[in-house]
Amino acid sequence: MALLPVAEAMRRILDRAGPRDEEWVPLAEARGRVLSQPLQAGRTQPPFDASAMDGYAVRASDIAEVPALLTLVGEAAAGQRYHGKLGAGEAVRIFTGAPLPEGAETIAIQENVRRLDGDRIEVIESAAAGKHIRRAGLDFTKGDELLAQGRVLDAAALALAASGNHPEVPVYRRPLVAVLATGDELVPPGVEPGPDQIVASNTFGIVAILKDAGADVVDLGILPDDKAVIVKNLREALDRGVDLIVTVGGASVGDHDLVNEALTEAGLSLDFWKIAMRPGKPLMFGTVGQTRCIGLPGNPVASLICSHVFVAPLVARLGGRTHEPLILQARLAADIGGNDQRQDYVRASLRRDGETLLVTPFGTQDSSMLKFFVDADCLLIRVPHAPAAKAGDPCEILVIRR
Ligand SMILES: Nc1nc2c(c(=O)[nH]1)N[C@H]1C(S)=C(S)[C@@H](COP(=O)(O)OP(=O)(O)OC[C@H]3O[C@@H](n4cnc5c(N)ncnc54)[C@H](O)[C@@H]3O)O[C@H]1N2
Ligand code: MOO
Repeated sequence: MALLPVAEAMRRILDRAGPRDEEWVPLAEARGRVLSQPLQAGRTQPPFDASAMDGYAVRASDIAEVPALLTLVGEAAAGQRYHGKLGAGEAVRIFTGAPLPEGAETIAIQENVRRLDGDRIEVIESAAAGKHIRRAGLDFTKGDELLAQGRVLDAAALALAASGNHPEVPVYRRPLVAVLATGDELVPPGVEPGPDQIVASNTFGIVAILKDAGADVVDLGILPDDKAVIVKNLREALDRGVDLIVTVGGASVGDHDLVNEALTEAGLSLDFWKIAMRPGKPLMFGTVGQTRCIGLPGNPVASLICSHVFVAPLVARLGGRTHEPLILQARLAADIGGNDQRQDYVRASLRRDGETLLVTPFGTQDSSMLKFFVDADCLLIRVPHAPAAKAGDPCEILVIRR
């Protein structure tokens, strides 16, 4: 039977995936969230003409010829303006951020001024009108769009939102994702496995990928290979209204691989099962109402690669992000054989040689081996039936580690 191509699987998984709800969150808790509406400036910044330097506010004509002797009449600091009006031959001591006194036209920076006795100063270098002055609204004016809908609130965006006087911001609700592992052989880390058991590892990596993509995660733990138990947990997740259920393991065709049947019994309609991908062939995808379900293969590396390739972009979309996987053009650092009908994601290391990215595929690609995977910077993408390629040939990579 022909397996579903990776691109078609991706298209179906991402079909109509978008954010569902918005909520208002305090700015202090908004890091990494995605704006659900454009944000307008609630004020003008700076709200007044302000000095950009420490020095003396003066009339430009008074210091056109230097040295110029002026009389100090007062002081303006950030937060405390000078209330008088500056007259001819007068100067106001001024500090960075202070409102420009009425009548002042330029700033003589303090490095260019000598303090004389009493209230006299001598300006030794002239400054044109407007020099060292930040005009009102230089940064933005009340009502300006500061941040676009869909903007991820990073450091700069958070600071700008604050400056625009927004104590709270409207953001998309984070997608809620339930994760469950299946397998009688699994025990959690810290528990001594029985003679035929192993320690479950996959969900720790998958949860990290989910959170990096912006999800809130409910970890339902390890379930036995018992269809009724799996169905019960799937139903509970559906009742919670989760946006996505990620199952791990039990996706293949063995007698103990029950996830497919369990999903159907829990009411999900299966969109596809098995794709032309290595690792990741037994990938499953289904939906019920607004909830999607991705059934990941149990082999540790397969589960993580499928999470990078499919789950992360889906979660990003559900959270209102435009997730663009980092796919780059590179060159092979070693020869590689021809490919079969499955699109291959080959674990590889990456190094830079001048302008060129050089990719070295690992010799071992068994999808159970996490220790090698830790060293993978990227996945070399080999399309189905790709011919053998030589060192130096161009290739395409998905970067998974920076
Ligand atoms: N006759 C066939 N057999 C298999 C096929 C196939 O097409 N025909 N596909 C193979 C491929 S490819 C994969 S990948 C695996 C995936 O199988 P399952 O999704 O059913 O995974 P399990 O059998 O549950 O587990 C596989 C392997 O991974 C270990 N595992 C499972 N969960 C975890 C976990 N949470 N943490 C750590 N390790 C886990 C499990 O113990 C097994 O060793 O099927 C092939 N078979
Ligand atoms: O998904 Mo499997 O990893 O090809 O072994």
